[in-house]
Amino acid sequence: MNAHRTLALSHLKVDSTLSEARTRLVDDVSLTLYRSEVVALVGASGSGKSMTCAAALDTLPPGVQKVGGDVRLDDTLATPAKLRGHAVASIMQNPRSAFNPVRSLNDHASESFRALGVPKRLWRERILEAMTSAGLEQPQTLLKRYPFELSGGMLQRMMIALALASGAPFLFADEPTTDLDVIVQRDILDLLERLKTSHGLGILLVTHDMGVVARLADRVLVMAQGRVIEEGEVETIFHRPQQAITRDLVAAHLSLYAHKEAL
Ligand SMILES: Nc1ncnc2c1ncn2[C@@H]1O[C@H](COP(=O)(O)OP(=O)(O)OP(=O)(O)O)[C@@H](O)[C@H]1O
Repeated sequence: MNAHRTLALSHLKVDSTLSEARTRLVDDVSLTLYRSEVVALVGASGSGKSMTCAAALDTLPPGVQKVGGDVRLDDTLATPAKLRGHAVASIMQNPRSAFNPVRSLNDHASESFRALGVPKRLWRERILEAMTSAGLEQPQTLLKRYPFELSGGMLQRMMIALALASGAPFLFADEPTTDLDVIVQRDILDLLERLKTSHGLGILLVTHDMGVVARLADRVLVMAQGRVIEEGEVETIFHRPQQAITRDLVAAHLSLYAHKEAL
């Protein structure tokens, strides 16, 4: 794993260029992610969470453009090509859509190692070790399987294994448990928490689920209309929210889970 300690997104700005009147989708967003911590980016649907991550990695969709800001690793300016896969791995909401159904898991691992320029002699040991760390049993057998033969939870673990195998010290996790049933959700959140400590991963967790935030996050940034409107330690966000939007997010969570301790 490479040795970077911090990932800093500074003053990111993203515009939609679809109409003549440009619309700002991400407006001056800055955040610093340290190793061995989970920062949650929360906010309503459309508040700009995913666009912030995509702007950092230069994976914005067509019709959307980064118009300002930069990303640094330990204070050194980093290009998106240096970040993607090498320093920052990504996992997404729907693991099934991230895999090609007609290619084996081994093919997927080989392809990602090839893209990262990892010497071939290291591939097998690296992926087997990463799969074991991601809680996948009998990895040798599993590597021969095709994505359609695996459950959503196993595919999410495989996506996490590919992230670990890349050696990237930071992970962008965009709604990583949304499509999974509650038992599998809990297992994946437990796994991410373990990896934060065992692998020193710095995790940027994109979610609108305050239950996931309460379970996993150390710090929280709340976004609305493309801006960060509040940030703080997770306890502060839950117990002393300052902004009305943050209070609403916490209140909605409490109304669903009022019978339990919120945090
Ligand atoms: N391809 C696109 N072209 C133009 N605008 C887009 C495109 N995709 C998303 N947007 C707009 O960008 C804004 C931010 O979207 P983004 O996906 O970052 O929100 P989000 O906070 O991640 O929401 P969600 O929780 O629903 O994923 C929204 O107003 C959305 O409508």
